[in-house]
Amino acid sequence: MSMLDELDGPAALRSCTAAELTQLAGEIRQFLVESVCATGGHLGPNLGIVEVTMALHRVFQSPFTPIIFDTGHQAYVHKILTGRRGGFSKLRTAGGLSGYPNRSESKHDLVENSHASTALSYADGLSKAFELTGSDRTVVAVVGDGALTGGLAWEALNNLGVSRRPVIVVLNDNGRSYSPTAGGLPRHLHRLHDRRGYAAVVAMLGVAGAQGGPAESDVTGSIFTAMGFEYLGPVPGHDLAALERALAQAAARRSPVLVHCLTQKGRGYTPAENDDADRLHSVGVLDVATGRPPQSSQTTRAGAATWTDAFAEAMLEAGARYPELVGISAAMLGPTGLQPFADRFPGRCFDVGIAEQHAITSAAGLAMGGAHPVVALYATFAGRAFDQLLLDVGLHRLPVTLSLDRAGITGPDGPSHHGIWDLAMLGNIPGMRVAAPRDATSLAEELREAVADQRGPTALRFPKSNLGPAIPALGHHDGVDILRTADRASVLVVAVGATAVAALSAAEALAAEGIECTVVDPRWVLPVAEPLVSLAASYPLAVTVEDGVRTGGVGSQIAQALSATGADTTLVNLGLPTAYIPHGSRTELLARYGLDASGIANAIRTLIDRPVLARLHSKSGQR
Ligand SMILES: Cc1ncc(C[n+]2csc(CCOP(=O)(O)OP(=O)(O)O)c2C)c(N)n1
Ligand SMILES: CC(=O)[C@@H](O)[C@H](O)COP(=O)(O)O
Ligand SMILES: [Mg+2]
Repeated sequence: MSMLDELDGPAALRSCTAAELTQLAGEIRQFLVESVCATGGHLGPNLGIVEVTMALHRVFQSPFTPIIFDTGHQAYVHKILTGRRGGFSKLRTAGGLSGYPNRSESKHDLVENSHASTALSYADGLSKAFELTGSDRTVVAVVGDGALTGGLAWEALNNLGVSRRPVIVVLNDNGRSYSPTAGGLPRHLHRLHDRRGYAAVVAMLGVAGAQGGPAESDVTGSIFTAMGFEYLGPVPGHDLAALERALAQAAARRSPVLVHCLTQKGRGYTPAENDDADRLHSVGVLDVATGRPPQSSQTTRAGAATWTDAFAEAMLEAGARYPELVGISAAMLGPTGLQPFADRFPGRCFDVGIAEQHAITSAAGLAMGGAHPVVALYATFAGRAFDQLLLDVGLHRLPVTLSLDRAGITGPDGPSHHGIWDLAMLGNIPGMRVAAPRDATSLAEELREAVADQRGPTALRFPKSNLGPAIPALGHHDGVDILRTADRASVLVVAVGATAVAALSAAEALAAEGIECTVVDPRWVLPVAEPLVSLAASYPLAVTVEDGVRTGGVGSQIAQALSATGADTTLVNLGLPTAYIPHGSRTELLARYGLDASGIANAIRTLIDRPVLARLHSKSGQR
């Protein structure tokens, strides 16, 4: 009989026998492998936290005792145990189960933000609220060793350590973010479980645990102890009984406790355990037998390079050309495409941990010392370092280049992963210049131009997708690339970056209906250049297309500049609303917000039919 089928919620866990729990853990792992290989998602992290999550739900009664997952990518087991197994067939699809905790899905879920290093701050605040309202509820926060390299986590530890509040920090230490966790923290953590030999600790825990004795408490002064926590561990993170003993011991303390669990990322699935890159951290559809993309997709994907591949290639070229160029990553050398640069130019690439703020200000220091740093982030994570970009880099006009991958709608990771605020954010940093490449060639060109620019900060932004076709320019207009034009064009379409593909396709469709458009790529999209504004002023209708929020984006900056010219151009900005956009596929979300070819064509068709524009349109026909 399947334990999973019998499980109707976390309470049922508490009446399982040890043998049933072992069977359940195995069934959960099998379900995770089969389901996540079918849909894509975070496989390695969840395979590694099966027993920890089971122990948490056996020892604590969620949601009375809230369990907060840092980053939330490792909450699939939590979702399975809280009645959502049935939703996994639609994991991360529009209207389907979120890949992160989601308050509308379950009373057991609290934090939906997938940005790392926040859980301990939530726990600090929540435990204060409980104290203020006189309820002595415990708060549990689960944080990974990678997330613990984020500065925000240490701000919370600094506050929690001196509190007497019942907060339990469960450190899920698998030694990795994607790759092995960088910095001094893993060295300290390793020392904690190496101080007497891990086997000896397990033996002692096992013996002590068998008689129900206390788990190993700190005898060597961990940093956590020094900050006011009781340190329990290291606890073998796949030994359910040992975990439950440690958690029960922590619960009894009624004060801040850190339980240090040692786990294996990807545990129980050989392709994950053997994946040197990142233990199958975040995967697409896989063949269960091999742990690799299915043969069919491999052939269709053969040669289907991504924007990340193009950036990786461009970095290698720029690295060879500019010896002062260095790379910086926040624990994502692989996902951001910096790994080949790190391999080719050892000593010129730095993984700073999940620490975007430090990455940017450290880059400022590097630039002050004569280097030209390229900080490669996902666009969504750059928001965490806005102050550092504005006042550590921008204020000093330092030559730091930001490479923002996953800019715009990303898709399955949902609202806290769409990289849609970068243009509005960067557009308000004085001296910051932003390029939005339209294809691999322009990415390489614009990266070279950025690295050669010593006047101040620069940024490139590009989407999470396969590369589109190469789009050669038909001509140039003072730094603006002309991609399409026609004698009687009455509409100017300003395509920001990768939207050029959809904009050109829309223009072709409209031309067949007699509506002629000129399509241009500004290349360096912010600050808005005067030649682009004067070009727009010469058309009755100008339409900007950007995969980012409209407010404060490129289109709104063009509108602002255009209004100052007094031109009677009607400017329409196609972009995204200032909203938290749910998860779904990038293709369907772009279509939903009218940023695909038919959406752009429909918008222009509707505008042209407006009486005032129809008059202008016919007038410009005589242009
Ligand atoms: C601020 C921020 N930067 C980067 C990421 C991307 N990211 C997601 S999970 C992850 C690694 C997390 O490592 P860890 O906390 O140890 O959890 P594990 O996957 O090992 O369970 C990273 C870097 C993020 N979610 N948030
Ligand atoms: C949880 C997290 O932030 C990353 O694992 C992210 O989900 C990866 O995104 P990509 O799959 O786009 O690389
Ligand atoms: Mg980890």
